[in-house]
Amino acid sequence: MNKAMHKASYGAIGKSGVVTALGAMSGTSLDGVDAAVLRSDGHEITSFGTSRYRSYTTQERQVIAAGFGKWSGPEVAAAAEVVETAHRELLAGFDKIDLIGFHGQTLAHAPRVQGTLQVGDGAALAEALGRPVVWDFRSADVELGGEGAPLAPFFHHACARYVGLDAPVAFLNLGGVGNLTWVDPRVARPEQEGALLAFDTGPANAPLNDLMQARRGEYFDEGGRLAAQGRVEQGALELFLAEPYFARIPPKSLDRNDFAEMVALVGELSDADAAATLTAMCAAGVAEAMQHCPAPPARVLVTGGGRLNPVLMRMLEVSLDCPVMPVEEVGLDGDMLEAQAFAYLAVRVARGLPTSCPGTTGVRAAVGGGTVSLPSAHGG
Ligand SMILES: Nc1ncnc2c1ncn2[C@@H]1O[C@H](COP(=O)(O)OP(=O)(O)OP(=O)(O)O)[C@@H](O)[C@H]1O
Ligand SMILES: CC(=O)N[C@H]1[C@@H]2OC[C@@H](O2)[C@@H](O)[C@@H]1O[C@H](C)C(=O)O
Repeated sequence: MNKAMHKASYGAIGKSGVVTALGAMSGTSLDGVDAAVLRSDGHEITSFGTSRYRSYTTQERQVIAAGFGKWSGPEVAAAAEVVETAHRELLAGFDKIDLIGFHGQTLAHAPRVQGTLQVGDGAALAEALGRPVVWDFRSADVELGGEGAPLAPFFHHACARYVGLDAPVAFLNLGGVGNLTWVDPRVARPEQEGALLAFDTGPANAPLNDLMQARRGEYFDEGGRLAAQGRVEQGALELFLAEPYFARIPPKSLDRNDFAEMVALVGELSDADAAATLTAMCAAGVAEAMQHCPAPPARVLVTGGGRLNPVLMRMLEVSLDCPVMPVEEVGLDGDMLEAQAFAYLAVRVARGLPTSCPGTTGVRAAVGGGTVSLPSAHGG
């Protein structure tokens, strides 16, 4: 915190007023890197800017995936290099940026055991791009007893206020892992009690992607086409829901591969039935999650790639007691919300504002995670 605060006193970013931030996220489903611009003073969102996406090549994906679950060693170093290169290429295409929020790629996440590891060196990126970079967003939260994830909730709170919502809603991100943020936008500050409850719901697309890769050599079940042809195997679904994770009181978080054995639960099923069952598991995890909400949300706003799967969306509509819709319904961009989140969080870190609190990660007290690295040309 001190380090971040001290270094953030550099230039425009340390003062009050609105700054232009560029956020970048490489998510657990390993499709690629999202980058998006946002203008904010660290409290309110002023406006959203341009965004870009850079897909990972098959080979890059393999190198990063080889680092999953590892904390150090040559696979981790190789993954870090791929992540850094991809970000350097993508982020160099933006100009007029005051600071960059760089999440990096999570390789391993076990907050109560070894910690959490996001690879990609933000200091090297600051040097290469000549801009201040905020990075390592999760460590401080974990050190203070938090889960270190999810971190998007403070941004979801700002989004709810930006689009003018006046009743509790839930943001549901369906990437590789699912995460839910219950927000009461009537509470002014995200760290205030009653503003937020957030946690990971369970696996989202990761097991389905793994199945598609293993059985069909495809990256994902586009449009839910395979799942649409299958039947949900109730026995496997029940075994899945018996996992102790679902009964645990939130906040709580997951590593990408915490539910990797789910693919074995559907091992005997046809491709279509297996896809349908894994899709249903994602929806069932969300339905369990809804029971932890402090009050029923007026609606569930879905973000992340899962919102593009009509079979999954239909299952959610059937199993949840409130309307379910993509975040586009309220004017937000479901492809870029996570990248925008790290732009917003970067401004907060630079301004010494908290980025997580007991309701979002279980951290002992509200904390601002993240390190600010300045390019040496700017004097440090
Ligand atoms: N058209 C589509 N039809 C079905 N599924 C899709 C579609 N587009 C994307 N997906 C799914 O969404 C995934 C990508 O989602 P997203 O980009 O939100 O993940 P992520 O940001 O990497 O993950 P996380 O939020 O867990 O870090 C893909 O891997 C795929 O499973
Ligand atoms: C440790 C980690 O990288 N967690 C990711 C992952 O992907 C989705 C879910 O699990 C969420 O907890 C988090 O990402 C989002 C951006 C977050 O921190 O809000």
